[in-house]
Amino acid sequence: MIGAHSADQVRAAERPALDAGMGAELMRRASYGLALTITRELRARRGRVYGARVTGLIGKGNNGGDGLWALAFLARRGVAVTAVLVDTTAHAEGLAALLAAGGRAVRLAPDGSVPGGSTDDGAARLPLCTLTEARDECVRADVLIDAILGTGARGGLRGAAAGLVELLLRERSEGRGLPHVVACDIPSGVDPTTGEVTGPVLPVESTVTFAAAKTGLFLPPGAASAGRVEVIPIGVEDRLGEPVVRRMGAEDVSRLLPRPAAEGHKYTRGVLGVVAGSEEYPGAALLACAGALSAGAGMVRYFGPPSVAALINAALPEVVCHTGPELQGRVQAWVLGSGVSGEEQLDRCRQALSLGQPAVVDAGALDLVGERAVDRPELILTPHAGELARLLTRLGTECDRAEVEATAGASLREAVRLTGTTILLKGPHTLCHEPGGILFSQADGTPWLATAGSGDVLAGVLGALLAQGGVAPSSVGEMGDAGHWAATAALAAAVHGRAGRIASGEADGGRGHPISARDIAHAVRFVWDAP
Ligand SMILES: NC(=O)C1=CN([C@@H]2O[C@H](COP(=O)(O)OP(=O)(O)OC[C@H]3O[C@@H](n4cnc5c(N)ncnc54)[C@H](O)[C@@H]3O)[C@@H](O)[C@H]2O)[C@@H](O)CC1
Ligand SMILES: Nc1ncnc2c1ncn2[C@@H]1O[C@H](COP(=O)(O)OP(=O)(O)O)[C@@H](O)[C@H]1O
Ligand SMILES: [K+]
Repeated sequence: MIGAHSADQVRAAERPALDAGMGAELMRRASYGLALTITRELRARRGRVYGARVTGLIGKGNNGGDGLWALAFLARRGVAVTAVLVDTTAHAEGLAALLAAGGRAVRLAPDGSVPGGSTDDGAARLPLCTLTEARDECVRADVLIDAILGTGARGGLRGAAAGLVELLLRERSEGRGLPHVVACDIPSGVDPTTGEVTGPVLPVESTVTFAAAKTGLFLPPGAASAGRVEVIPIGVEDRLGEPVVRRMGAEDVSRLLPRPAAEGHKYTRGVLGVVAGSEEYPGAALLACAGALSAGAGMVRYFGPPSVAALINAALPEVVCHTGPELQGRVQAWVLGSGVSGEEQLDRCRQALSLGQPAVVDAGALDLVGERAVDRPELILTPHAGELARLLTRLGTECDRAEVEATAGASLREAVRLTGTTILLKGPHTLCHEPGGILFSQADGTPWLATAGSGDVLAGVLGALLAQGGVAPSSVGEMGDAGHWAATAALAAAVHGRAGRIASGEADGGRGHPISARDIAHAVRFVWDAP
């Protein structure tokens, strides 16, 4: 389980060490860790470190200080390093260390356009460079370090720094490659706590972060720019407290997945009721049932119109279908709403909701929830960003899909507060949160999962996990304030994402190929014995 902490939590953990005069030592540990990671990257790319070229984009605070010290370490290993100072001042000791190690430093002209000239910077007279000169310096490097803004950032990049990042983004979008980019602590322009993005951000291949992963590295939209996240301990970790965002890793998934007891039978394994599909969208019902069977439900009961039941029985004879208007038979959990349209199916959803059992509330059934705050964390809503925007608007917080995507963590928390339910917010990063709990962020999937019907499979998987009892309470206890429902939702997202990677061939190290929702449903079962 990876935990992430807010910028305030990390600052509070560092405070006693800073008060004890250990600031320089913390920075040495952080920057040495950053330099080591870059050394490994250079060795992997070029076979050796000596003679490589590394450029750092350096801001005026301690984040820039980390970047300067890392460049100084690299210079001593024979790397040709250049610091591009993007602000009017720079971390004095870091700059002195860089120059003493034989590194170069240039300063980006404040308006980005003054050619030639130099600027007085204490001991050093630094050459001024234009935006295009700075861009060329970046493009020439084997590795580029983003050390402009860290946990002290307020808002996004501005002025010449923003101009330079925009130029680099243009290089990338026009197909001229950029070097491998490594972020120091956090990609500049991403809010370290909320993951919200202001202004231009240079997406990085990896982020080397200090003391703890910052929550902004796990929350969209910023998380999409962070690449692989590596945490460098700097000796303050004991004081961090409980993480506020968590992510399940491969070991957690393998440990938390329900497995049948030796003496189990189909009813003890969990029966799932599915009210999904309609004459208009029959396939959604089939996909939800297929996902549920593949995720180990002891039995699936389907409730819906005869035409959909016939389709299901032709493809999945294991499913027990009921076509009457009243629900019947016992179940442990429900999937409600995927592909539902029309009063008849909505009425079945209402009946199921009134039973007080755990339920996945998807697509069409989302409109039945949240007219007033209920205290029902066992209802797990599974909207994508557009559906969450509609739900929030209906509850009085007017917003659109783009706003939800720009403020995913905050929008999710607000919707959980307003509805009193658990919510799984779908997207490239899937976020799960229940009232009073922490937030889970899963990123196990592949963009190949963005295919019609993929969400119906996820609903079936989550329903099957709920019917099997979800994440065991003892395991939830190990996760601090995690919460049973959000943990179970996160497990479902992890299973679904992994199934996508298995189905697309990426889990076997392949480049990946197109998949359809049926392929995902079929692959779900193989997550149980994946390494
Ligand atoms: N405090 C510590 O003990 C440690 C700090 N470390 C590093 O220090 C960083 C935090 O350092 P700082 O607190 O100096 O903060 P930053 O280096 O993130 O701060 C940026 C500086 O720029 C200014 N600034 C903020 N937002 C800006 C914007 N949008 N545009 C332009 N300027 C802006 C701020 O006034 C601040 O002076 C961490 O991210 C980490 O990299 C590490 O060295 C580990 C130890
Ligand atoms: N770019 C992406 N990378 C990884 N997973 C994605 C991506 N886009 C969507 N997904 C996942 O695919 C599923 C899509 O579900 P949904 O939006 O309900 O689509 P549909 O209604 O077509 O089934 C969700 O589980 C979501 O998290
Ligand atoms: K940075």
